[in-house]
Amino acid sequence: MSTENIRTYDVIVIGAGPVGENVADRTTAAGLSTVIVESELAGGECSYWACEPSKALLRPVLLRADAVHVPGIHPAVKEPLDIDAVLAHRDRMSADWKDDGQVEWIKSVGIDLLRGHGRLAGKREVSVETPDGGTVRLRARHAVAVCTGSRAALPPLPGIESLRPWTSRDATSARKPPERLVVVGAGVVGVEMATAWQALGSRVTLLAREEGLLPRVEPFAGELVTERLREAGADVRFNVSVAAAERTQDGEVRITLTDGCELTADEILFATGRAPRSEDIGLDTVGLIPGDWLATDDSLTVTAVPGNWLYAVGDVNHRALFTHQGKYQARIAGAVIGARARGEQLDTGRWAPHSGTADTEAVPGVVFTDPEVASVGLTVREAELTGRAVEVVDHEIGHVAGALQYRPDYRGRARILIDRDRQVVVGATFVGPGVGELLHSATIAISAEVPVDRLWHAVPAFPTISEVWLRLLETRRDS
Ligand SMILES: Cc1cc2nc3c(=O)[nH]c(=O)nc-3n(C[C@H](O)[C@H](O)[C@H](O)COP(=O)(O)OP(=O)(O)OC[C@H]3O[C@@H](n4cnc5c(N)ncnc54)[C@H](O)[C@@H]3O)c2cc1C
Ligand SMILES: NC(=O)c1ccc[n+]([C@@H]2O[C@H](COP(=O)([O-])OP(=O)(O)OC[C@H]3O[C@@H](n4cnc5c(N)ncnc54)[C@H](O)[C@@H]3O)[C@@H](O)[C@H]2O)c1
Repeated sequence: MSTENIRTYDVIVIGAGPVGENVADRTTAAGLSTVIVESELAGGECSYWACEPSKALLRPVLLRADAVHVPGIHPAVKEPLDIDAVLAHRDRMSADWKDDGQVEWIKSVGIDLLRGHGRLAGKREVSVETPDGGTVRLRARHAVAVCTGSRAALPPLPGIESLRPWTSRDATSARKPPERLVVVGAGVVGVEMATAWQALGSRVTLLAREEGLLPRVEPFAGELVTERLREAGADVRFNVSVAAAERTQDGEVRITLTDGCELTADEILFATGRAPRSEDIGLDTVGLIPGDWLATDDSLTVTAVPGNWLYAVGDVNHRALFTHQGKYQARIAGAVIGARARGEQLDTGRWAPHSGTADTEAVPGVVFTDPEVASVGLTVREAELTGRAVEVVDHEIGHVAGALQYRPDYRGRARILIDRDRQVVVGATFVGPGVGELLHSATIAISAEVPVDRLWHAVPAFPTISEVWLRLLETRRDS
């Protein structure tokens, strides 16, 4: 690389999703000049094709599901959803797919934004292909952070491109509900989008290749979500996938399932997981394999590349594919880059400022379905797989006074896992209406390693759903 036309910064961030923006914010706050490179919209997947639009579609659906069961409100909400109004709300929550607000914020905190496709070009160097066809060369004094996120992964089905399938981008940005929608994959994307579009008027068939929905959480959660999806009219099928599919000349999708059944649909959504956006970012120039997830240590440093200058933060490192967890990593990576630039020793102990301990111990997640599923830390299956000795305590949330106030027909369940040796909570799962807002109590209990006996002094207000914490302690005491 020639030394001409090279712009030098302390830090280069590739990808202005929620994670890249937060890395850049923290390095700028640490006094390091920072440039962020973005090839599409500043704000990333989360703002335009993931969290924001999906939650905007789901909020009216979940509110209505509760409201129809609260006496006195039913007559006001018994009409179907106003689909145009829901979609207009979704559009506003996605900033109409314009990133002016994000760009304004980036500038306001002193970060330089460079539009274009970034590629590593050897040690601490990045080459950016700009929209006008030019090339800008960047050099970093201290660090390059790869924050390029992930994209939908499609299964290796012959002819899948000619199907013109929906991915999560189409499912979150569609202009109208398809009459018949087949959803393949029963992870969070599949189940949330099946919930949204079924409520918005589509006839949804949801195909799970596992024996239940949401295979990463406790099975009882997926069972309740299945029940509600079926009550809402969705056709939920287990142990099945797509064997073959084609889009006919009249635009329909004809699908043959692995169990031999045939389906016809207007659209087919593949919600079959994520792949890293790393195939064309110059990984080969630093000795890495294009298309791989970028493994890091707990300081978010890519250890396979010597010199402690390359970081991978957010979805692209595959540690925990959530916006909040990527932003947590971003705060840590920013602190690590700042400390190294100042020549300071890192503090990488468990739960220390330069260690993403929560990525392995306490990743919270809320699935915004009817009912919601909220979980953090271990499930029973994960405890078994990792050989952790745990005590499992369950309680029906519907027996709690606050839940009945919330909704008289409340059904839900809570489970906590207590580490037998350390006597601290190491996992919690709640399923039921409104449990998303309950989750942070569990996240604090796990990350602060609160001794379980101390939880008796954390008194939940009456009558709130949080009283389930007290019921869990009583169940444990009396069993
Ligand atoms: C349908 C759906 C719903 C979701 N809902 C939630 C939710 O409710 N809550 C939650 O916590 N998580 C949710 N997620 C996950 C969440 O979207 C991701 O974890 C999050 O977006 C990851 O942020 P990121 O910054 O790492 O990557 P991204 O958001 O993917 O951003 C990466 C950015 O990098 C840019 N980029 C990529 N390559 C280059 C390059 N070579 N040069 C320049 N720029 C580049 C991209 O254009 C993009 O702007 C959802 C995901 C999906 C698919
Ligand atoms: N509310 C939230 O926080 C939220 C919402 C959506 C997504 N996310 C994040 O996005 C990530 C990606 O979600 P996702 O649902 O796309 O992926 P996932 O990995 O969670 O689930 C993918 C599902 O597709 C199935 N699958 C894969 N290939 C298949 C095939 N050929 N046929 C049938 N089924 C197949 C898998 O068995 C799995 O059940 C999640 O890890 C989650 O962290 C979070």
